[in-house]
Amino acid sequence: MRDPSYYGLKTEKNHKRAKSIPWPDVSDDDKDKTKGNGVKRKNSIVNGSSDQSRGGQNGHKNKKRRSSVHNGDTPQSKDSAHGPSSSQSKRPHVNGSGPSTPHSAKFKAVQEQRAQLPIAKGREALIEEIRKNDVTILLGETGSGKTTQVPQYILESGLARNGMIAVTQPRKVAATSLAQRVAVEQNVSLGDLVGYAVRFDEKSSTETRIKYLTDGMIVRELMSDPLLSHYSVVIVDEAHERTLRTDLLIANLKTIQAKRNPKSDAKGKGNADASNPLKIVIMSATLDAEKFSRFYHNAKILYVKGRQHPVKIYHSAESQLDYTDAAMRTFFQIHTDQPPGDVLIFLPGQEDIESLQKSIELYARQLPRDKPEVLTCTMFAAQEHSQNNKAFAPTPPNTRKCILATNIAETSITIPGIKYVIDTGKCKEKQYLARTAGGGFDTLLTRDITKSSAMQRAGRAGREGAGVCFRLYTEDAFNNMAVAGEPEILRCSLTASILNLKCLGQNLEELDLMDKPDLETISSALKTLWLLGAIDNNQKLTAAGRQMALFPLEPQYACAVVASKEYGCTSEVLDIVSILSASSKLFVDISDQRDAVTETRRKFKHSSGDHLTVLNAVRAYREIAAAENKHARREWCRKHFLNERTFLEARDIREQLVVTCTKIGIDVNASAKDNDEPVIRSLGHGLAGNSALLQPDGTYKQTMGQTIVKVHPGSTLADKKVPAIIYDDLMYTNQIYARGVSAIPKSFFLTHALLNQKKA
Ligand SMILES: Nc1ncnc2c1ncn2[C@@H]1O[C@H](COP(=O)(O)OP(=O)(O)OP(=O)(O)O)[C@@H](O)[C@H]1O
Repeated sequence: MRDPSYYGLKTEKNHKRAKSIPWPDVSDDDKDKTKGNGVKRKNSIVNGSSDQSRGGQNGHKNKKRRSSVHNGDTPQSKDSAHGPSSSQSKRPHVNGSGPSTPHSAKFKAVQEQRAQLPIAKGREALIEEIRKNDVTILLGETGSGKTTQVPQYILESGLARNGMIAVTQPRKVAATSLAQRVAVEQNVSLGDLVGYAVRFDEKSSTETRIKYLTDGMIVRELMSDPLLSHYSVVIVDEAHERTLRTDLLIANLKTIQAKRNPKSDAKGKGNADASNPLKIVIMSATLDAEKFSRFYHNAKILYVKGRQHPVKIYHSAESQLDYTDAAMRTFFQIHTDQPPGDVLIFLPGQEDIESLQKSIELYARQLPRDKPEVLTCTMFAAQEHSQNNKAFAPTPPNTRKCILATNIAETSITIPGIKYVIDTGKCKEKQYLARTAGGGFDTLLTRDITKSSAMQRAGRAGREGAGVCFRLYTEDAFNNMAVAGEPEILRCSLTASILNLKCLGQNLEELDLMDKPDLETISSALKTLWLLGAIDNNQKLTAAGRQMALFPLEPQYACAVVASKEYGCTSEVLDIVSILSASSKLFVDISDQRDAVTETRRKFKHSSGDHLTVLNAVRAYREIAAAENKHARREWCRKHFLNERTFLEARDIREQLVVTCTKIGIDVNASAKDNDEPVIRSLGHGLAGNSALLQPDGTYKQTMGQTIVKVHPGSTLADKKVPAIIYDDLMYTNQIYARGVSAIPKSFFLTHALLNQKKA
């Protein structure tokens, strides 16, 4: 490679230093213990916390709890005698992506790879600790094998005799790709022994013993199974991310365990007498382990040292003002000078991703013919699942893949082929603007990442071989980063969570949480729920609120569906809500064809605003879909700047909503035909908190706050003034913009208030 300083990048002084990310390391006497036992420290499992390892203030106190656990080189099969071996429940399945023959080269290679993971040598010791303790905190470097191996070790050890093993993930893409990988390792078809569950998508069966699921899904499962009795072991992975749902899960697991393991002592020692005891494993690469340990009655902390492959890290010599430009230069630097290997670029959001993708594709076309092709892929939350999954497809020959991703690719996942990571050091984070804006809303803000994120991002290289990470920020900037981010529970709207908790008979204020949200955020969520008619004047859940919680939707949209029963327009409301709940936008914006886009969109435009414009597009697509073949349908969508994937995803979502509606007696075929007002009124019940009234000066002021909002220029109502509006959300840039806007009769607010009084 050419001297990196040529591109403004500084090489770390030496390899050792390049790896000197501040991992919690073993303390001196732990090192001695491991040495004394002739065990390579790199691969040992040693219990100790980060504080101990750094000789922190708690070092002395912690030493008391330390009992070193060494890696054993015992054959992996030994444990399987304890319980139902995975092979018992393995059925041979033959399909394209299913298992290979047990003695195939592919299967052998996968098993060899498993055996070489750092965690493999500590398997026996790890299982023994999990057997002894009700709660185990497991810290391990990225790539040590925690997420894929620990569930399999537990399964094969028989520790999960009475139920399934849940492995929770903050993100959909991680849950599904991990399940796929572990199914390959177990040589089973996905959905049998190994399955997954994410919102609007599940692959599991009565055979499933290891289930990867998002933290949101398991929190929903609490509603039908408050003791999570289907699970023997719950593994909370990437706990350091402290998502709102992970925090709610962690709190609930504590109370569930107290009920299911009644005689378990305060130190969390296992209770062999309980009929269906629960084991909890909290895992992360970068975790404030002591905090989790304290929360779970000083639970044991174990540490897996070592990663399979080294990652060399470069920091830029000076800070990069334009991170997308710096990312592009670095990408072509790699492409020109470096050996084969795919590249993963971390960017804050969709806009940066799309603009950089265009630039990279443009420049790649100008490269000399003898250079490998460049293939770009994108990964971001608002993009449809199957599109995100394209990043996992094998790279064609003589091609370098460049994946542009947000932090959805940051943790847990292994993207085959990735050797290089470019980290811009930026991310988008949800922030609840409770005080700033008066009304209170979630918004996404671009900010610097934390050290944990930087380490996770670097960890995406070096999964299959040695990797390289280029940080587009200085080493000083890295050193000054916060260690971890603020828990989501302290910075997000709590409306959906409080509703779900109410269904469990819980009040957020009374929950034993690791960090408590402030009262202002709680009261804002309660106010919204009251407005939706989900709780009464005494903050008790109403019958309508219970129904709303059954839908895997934002409470606002769930409320609109429930309200549509009264107005006899459920069919239309389901059409709209399904589109709004899909992961990608329906209307595609192509900046260099703006005039054509505006012109074409006019065909669907509805005078009342964006919601009925969506409905018009759905109706038009349905007609085309009924009359034309797949190809013609796709072409029609392309011509009309509509995202067909959104239609297809919305169709699946709608099917699920239909099931819930039917369960609670809502007629899904009830239609208002061409009368639009009932549809708007139904939506109005959900979005009453997201409403604003026209002021004499032509601006709109929130009905529930003091904030002045502008109609987003992309809205069909951008150039029209109406007395009152409802909107899907607010976007905060230099102004506060309302998006997804519809006109609503002012008189509606009176009806809404009266209806709410009736419910209360
Ligand atoms: N889908 C996959 N394809 C190929 N190899 C994989 C895949 N998933 C995992 N691996 C291999 O297994 C190793 C361990 O992955 P695993 O996710 O268990 O690590 P981890 O310790 O949980 O790391 P992280 O915290 O980064 O998720 C990877 O480094 C990679 O070598």
